[in-house]
Amino acid sequence: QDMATTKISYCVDPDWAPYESIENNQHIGISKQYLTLIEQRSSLRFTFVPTQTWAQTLSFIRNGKCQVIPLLNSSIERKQFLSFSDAYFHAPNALYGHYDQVMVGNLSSITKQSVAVVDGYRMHQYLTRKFPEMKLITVENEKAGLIKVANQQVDYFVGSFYSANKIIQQHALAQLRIVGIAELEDKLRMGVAKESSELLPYINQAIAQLTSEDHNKVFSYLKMANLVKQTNYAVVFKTAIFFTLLILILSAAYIRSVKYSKVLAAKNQILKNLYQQLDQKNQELAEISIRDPLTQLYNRSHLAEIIEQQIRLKHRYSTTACLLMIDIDDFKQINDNFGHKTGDDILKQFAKILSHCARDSDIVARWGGEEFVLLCPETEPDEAMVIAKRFQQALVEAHKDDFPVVTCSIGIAELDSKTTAEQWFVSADNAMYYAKDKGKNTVHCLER
Ligand SMILES: Nc1nc2c(ncn2[C@@H]2O[C@H](COP(=O)(O)OP(=O)(O)OP(=O)(O)O)[C@@H](O)[C@H]2O)c(=O)[nH]1
Repeated sequence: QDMATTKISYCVDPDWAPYESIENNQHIGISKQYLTLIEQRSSLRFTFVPTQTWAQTLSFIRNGKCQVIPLLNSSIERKQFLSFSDAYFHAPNALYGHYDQVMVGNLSSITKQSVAVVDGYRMHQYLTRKFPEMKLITVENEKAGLIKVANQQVDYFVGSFYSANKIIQQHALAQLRIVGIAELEDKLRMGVAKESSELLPYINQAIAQLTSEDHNKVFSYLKMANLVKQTNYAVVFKTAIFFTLLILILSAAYIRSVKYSKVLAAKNQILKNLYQQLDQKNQELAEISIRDPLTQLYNRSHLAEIIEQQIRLKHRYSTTACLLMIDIDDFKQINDNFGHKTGDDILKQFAKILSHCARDSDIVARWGGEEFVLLCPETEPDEAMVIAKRFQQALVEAHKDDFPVVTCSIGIAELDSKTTAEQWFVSADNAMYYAKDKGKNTVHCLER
């Protein structure tokens, strides 16, 4: 036989972790580690044939669907259809009991108590033979036996140390502990189907090639395998669902809050705009309340306030000021000749010219009807006279087709330290009437 092309098909126990098991259709465990090492050391090449159960594995090897089982105990019964290689992995068997049980040490110490053992395992045959008095309870597999002990349905379970430990770890059977060592040790070997027994020398040769370093590698894998917790898919699934739901709820809340804050921002903007409009309207209102609607000059009430202010200033700083009372001459006639509408336009024009002639610091107001007032702060009567004359001149110059000759009479009163607002106004009004009396289109300054 050409060793370079020796292909060997094999089946394993699908549920015997950590010795061997099948996960996602892949063979894993101690036997997998050894097969890999053997392939490195020899020209044997192993092809895995998956099975569903241990019984199926046994039937496959009997029917020639696979040639080798890589890791199992030899027994008289098995020797009927398998040839066994040299043992290459030794594993102790242990006695497991409930935490409440006393330590028993070894199998011989058990007298009355019940012992669970996996049906058909070599240990079962061994116990039946060696301890015929023992109260044996056969179980389907190691897990079933350990659970029976955990539930205190049997006193002990005896089974393979590594696999039992793995089950205890996987199923968190914290109430169990090792209470003794079973003297029968697992000497695990490869089982070769009788029909392929010609392979046996090559397999033994390959096993002999394994170094102590190789065995150590497998032991370190065993430690790793024990450390790595079996994934509990039910927990993972529940956790995933929980976090997915949590994320969905948080996202929904976030989206809602974003939407809500957008709506809020929009509403705030509307409110801000309304406030701005309101503020503007209030300003307009405030402006309207102090303005004459026709000429847009200050109205009578605002002028009264300013006159009061001017008097307070006079009392405090002894400032000078002049009040000019201006009355359009014969305005009735203008109204009669050109109509009330034109009369209004002339009043507007008149106000414009007066504002033009006034200085920035002067206050121009419409007293009512065709009467206007010019308040000139920091102004001596002779300066006020110049302003009045300049205005009369401007009126003449403003004469055009749409603006008839308009004249006015102006009375000037200087602010006296003792005068009240009313007296000051009356003085200016008197001066204006004096100017009218003098024949209109004149200026009269009241002598103090
Ligand atoms: N178009 C217009 N006319 C007004 C307004 N207010 C008052 N008048 C008119 O102005 C005229 C003022 O007439 P009077 O008080 O007799 O005085 P006058 O005709 O100017 O005569 P003198 O004051 O003596 O020069 C009245 O006919 C009022 O109806 C206004 O807002 N618009």
